Amino acid sequence: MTENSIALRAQNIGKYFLTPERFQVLDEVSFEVNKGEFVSITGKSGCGKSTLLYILSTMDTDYEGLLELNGESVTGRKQNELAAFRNEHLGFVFQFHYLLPDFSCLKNVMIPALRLGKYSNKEIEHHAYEKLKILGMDDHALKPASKISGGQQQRVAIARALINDPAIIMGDEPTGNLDSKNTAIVFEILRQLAAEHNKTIITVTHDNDFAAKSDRTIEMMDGKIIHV
Ligand SMILES: Nc1ncnc2c1ncn2[C@@H]1O[C@H](COP(=O)(O)OP(=O)(O)OP(=O)(O)O)[C@@H](O)[C@H]1O
Repeated sequence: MTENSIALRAQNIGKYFLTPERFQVLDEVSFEVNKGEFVSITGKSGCGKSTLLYILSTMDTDYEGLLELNGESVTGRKQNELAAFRNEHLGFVFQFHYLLPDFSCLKNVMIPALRLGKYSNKEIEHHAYEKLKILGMDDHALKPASKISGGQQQRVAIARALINDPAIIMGDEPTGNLDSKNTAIVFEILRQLAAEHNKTIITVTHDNDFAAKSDRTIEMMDGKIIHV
């Protein structure tokens, strides 16, 4: 593995809560993810998956160890730097889509780019259409997000995650709220983003079939990695 083929490197990540006694949630978690790889993080409820994803996504900065994303160390950076880093390098897909229901699908996809302020509105609109096209949702671009199905809403949420062209997409139970048909559709979209667009996909999932079909499963137990 060459240095510049690595999308994520976690080194001895540790996290504890004081409840009030010290409760170690993550213990010496180390692993790497290659660029263009589609990885699922699995493990029983309470093993620390969400806590880990929160750290990997740079939202939680209170941890031990070192984290590199896209070849850059992000550990110890200031909140405003991390917010800029996330906007540029990371996309997020959650179990619940968090689309603004009264806004059109197109507008929902545009919002993270409008916040970034790098391109004109016209350019952003064009990019947003392109992303909706990748997700097969361009025909629904002008509909309010509340007027499409749950599976379609999740596809729009993925388009939104793609708008700033992030290298890494992180998903917290991205199919957790979907039926099996839509789960298969969303899985295939994520697989294609990795295989054909060289995006790195890192998802937390309870769905063993979903995990088994991804490129690699990272299995956790009691805050430790037991299989990479
Ligand atoms: N803010 C907190 N304070 C104290 N304990 C916490 C806090 N957040 C999480 N925990 C504990 O840390 C452990 C890991 O939680 P986490 O949510 O990461 O697990 P998980 O594997 O994602 O679970 P699930 O699959 O149910 O979402 C659990 O025992 C949880 O109760």
